[in-house]
Amino acid sequence: ELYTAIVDLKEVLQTETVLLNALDNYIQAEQNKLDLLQKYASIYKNQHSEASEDVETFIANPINAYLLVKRLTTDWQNVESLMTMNVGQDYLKNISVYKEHMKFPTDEDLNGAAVALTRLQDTYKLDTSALARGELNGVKYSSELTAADCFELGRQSYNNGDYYHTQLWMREADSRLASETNKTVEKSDILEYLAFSTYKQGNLPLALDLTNKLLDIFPTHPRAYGNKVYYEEQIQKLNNLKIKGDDESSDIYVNDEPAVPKPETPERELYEQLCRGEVTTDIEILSKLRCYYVRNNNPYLLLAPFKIEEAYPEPKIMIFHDVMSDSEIETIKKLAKPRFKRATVQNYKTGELEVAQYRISKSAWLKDEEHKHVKDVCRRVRDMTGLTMETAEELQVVNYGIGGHYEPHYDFARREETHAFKSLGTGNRIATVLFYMSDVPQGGATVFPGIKAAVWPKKGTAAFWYNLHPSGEGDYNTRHAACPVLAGSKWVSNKWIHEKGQEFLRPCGLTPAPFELTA
Ligand SMILES: O=C(O)CCC(=O)C(=O)O
Ligand SMILES: [Fe+2]
Repeated sequence: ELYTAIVDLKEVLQTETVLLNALDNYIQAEQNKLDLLQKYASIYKNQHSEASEDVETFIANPINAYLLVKRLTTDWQNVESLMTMNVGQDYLKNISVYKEHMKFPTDEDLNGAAVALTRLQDTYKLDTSALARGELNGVKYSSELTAADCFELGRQSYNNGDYYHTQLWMREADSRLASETNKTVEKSDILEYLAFSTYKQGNLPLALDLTNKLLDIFPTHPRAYGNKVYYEEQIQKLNNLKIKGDDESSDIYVNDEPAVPKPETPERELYEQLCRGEVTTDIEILSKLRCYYVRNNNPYLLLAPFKIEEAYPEPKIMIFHDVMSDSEIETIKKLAKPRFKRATVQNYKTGELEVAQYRISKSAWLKDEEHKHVKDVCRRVRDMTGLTMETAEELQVVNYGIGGHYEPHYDFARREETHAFKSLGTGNRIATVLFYMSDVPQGGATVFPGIKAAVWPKKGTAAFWYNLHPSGEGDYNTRHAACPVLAGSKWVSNKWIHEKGQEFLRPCGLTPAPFELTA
């Protein structure tokens, strides 16, 4: 699962460096072999043409006769053994050793990376052609995709039963193919996938049309004719559908757009709009928010008070600026990297931890004792919140990979989730402190669909909110999500603060929390 974190992908790049080196060495060895053969060939040719000039005289000479026989016996054996020498074998052996010891992506990674791309495409409404040109929201980041690259994305979507994206990418593959001088994929392959996914999307006439086009360019195609007959029968059955006109000029884009996938829930819609920055907090609410300094009667904060920005009033979401230094961030990343595991979620019913498509990232947990910096961060959270850290969870460090995200969720356990945090014996997650340890060039916001709030990552800042009402009830407006990362690598770490021990620190009822008293 290398695609789930950017740090792992860095290692994959190193793997590639090694492989490319091995490939270079192999090519060199193969080249040397061919050079040697070339040399033999030219020597033999010289001798041969000399002989051919005057065959009689040449053969009559016993030395020449001997040399001729020698050329075709021992010399030729050398040539043959050189020809049969498998130069690649040793290199292949080396490569398989590298594969064992180095990070090497699997087919699952390829699929995960492809799914991530289609997720980005949907969430950020990215244009397929722009994406194929290597552009993300108008910014060109990478090289262009070939027709074969697009085809592969379509094929991955197809294997996942995602016929909507199959269509989008196969169409893109086809349009790219048209302008390629060195064709990277067969048009018939594109047409076959396109036709079948179109059929799966419920557009029989277009599926038939595409299959006919396929038969035009490949009349003996092993499956096309059978499919054609099948589509025709189905159309006959539906009876009321008519085969689309034979618009020759339109190539395979016969007017119809791919049927858009299932309707989104209102929350999903709002979540994506917030991620895209299309929706922001209501202006009346925004106008009441403040920025201020907090010293909290804490002598340490006299010199460097907390710089606080309110992001939402109720539930109060606060942003603390400059609360994690670059060197703390470096330490935390370094400690976490070797321990990264695919982030898990708690199964609603069983309480078991498991991986899920809706949470894609890698994470690790750090204990205070491991490094002064971890402890310092924990103390700072105490100073920021006025809450005790005695019952807080360890520091969780997270890195999001390509399209990495965490769909809308609560950090607290709902009443029915009886398993959650039971073993900890510290009560529910009363509050969350989320540190942003990197800037994110595009995407990656933390959004709260219920209240239309968004916090954009900024290195060194932290977001804070209470997950529970003072009564201990969960605050359902704290439902939040990590938007997919569109460009860059997103690092966060968070401290989940628990209920136990906070009884006198966060007074119940309407009394404000300690940091607000001294604001
Ligand atoms: O990464 C983010 O922006 C939010 C992460 C989050 O909500 C979580 O880990 O519970
Ligand atoms: Fe969360």
